[in-house]
Amino acid sequence: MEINIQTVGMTYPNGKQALKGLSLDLRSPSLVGLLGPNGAGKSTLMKLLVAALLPTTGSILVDGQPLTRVERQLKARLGYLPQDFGLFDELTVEQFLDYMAALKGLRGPRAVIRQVIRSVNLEEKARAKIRTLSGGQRQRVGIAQALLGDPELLILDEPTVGLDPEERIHFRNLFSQTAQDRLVLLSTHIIEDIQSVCGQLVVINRGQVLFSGTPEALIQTATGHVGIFWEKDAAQEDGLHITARVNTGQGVRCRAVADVLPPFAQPSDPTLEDAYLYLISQEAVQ
Ligand SMILES: Nc1ncnc2c1ncn2[C@@H]1O[C@H](COP(=O)(O)OP(=O)(O)OP(=O)(O)O)[C@@H](O)[C@H]1O
Repeated sequence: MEINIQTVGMTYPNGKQALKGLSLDLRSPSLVGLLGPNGAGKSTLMKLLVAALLPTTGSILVDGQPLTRVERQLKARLGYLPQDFGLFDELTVEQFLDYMAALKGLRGPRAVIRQVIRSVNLEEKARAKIRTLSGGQRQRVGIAQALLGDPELLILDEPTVGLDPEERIHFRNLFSQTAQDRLVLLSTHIIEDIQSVCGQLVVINRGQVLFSGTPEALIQTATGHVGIFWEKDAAQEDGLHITARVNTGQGVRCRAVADVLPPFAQPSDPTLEDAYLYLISQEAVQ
């Protein structure tokens, strides 16, 4: 599957311009991580991709066809976890998934439902009412419904919200496996969620793509722009974006990104988080 997003703009009825001429190409198989600050336009982009919203300008092509023309066929090939999804509190996990499977028109739903319940580690809660689940368990039900029917395209808006570290690792691996032969796009604020598993990273801010490429390529962009120093050295921190402060026995050790490192900073190899923060900080000064 190939998706071409061509100079897409999205302005909400209240006049808010959430996306501004955004272009991006996505191709399976791939696990694509979508990063960006709050309000960058990530959820809006995902809603456009699942045709829950129509762009105000530009177009989206799926395998060369306009999305508007292939919307119905696409829905059958799609799994979507929105950021806020309503669950039916009085249904059990199985009943809810049964309902979602019917909406998707899936055949042999029993086996399919059992399989997704297993893949999200909810076997023990299969017969529990949704209202009795914890936040993380509810999130897993959301992921389960997105996985129903083995979709070719999976769009997951902050799938790891509310999950504990062990579960986050479980899902990271599950998404990575799923993406071996399909297209998975996931948004997150958690860098570790994408660092080790995403082949492609897309950073958006203020409705535009700031970066698209491999995590390694993003890290490269911050080479020479990351330094560490003692807090007392940084008499004035103008132009420095502090990414960490660590209290040590000898004082406060700071890590920062900057366009031009001050002489008192000792250069350090960038991490993905440094590179992301450097990219966003450059945007902020423009
Ligand atoms: N239904 C709406 N009506 C008006 N403005 C909206 C609507 N939905 C989103 N926005 C605005 O569009 C911009 C982009 O929002 P969006 O939810 O796409 O960002 P996001 O990157 O997903 O943010 P977050 O990381 O906080 O979830 C924000 O300024 C937001 O306030």
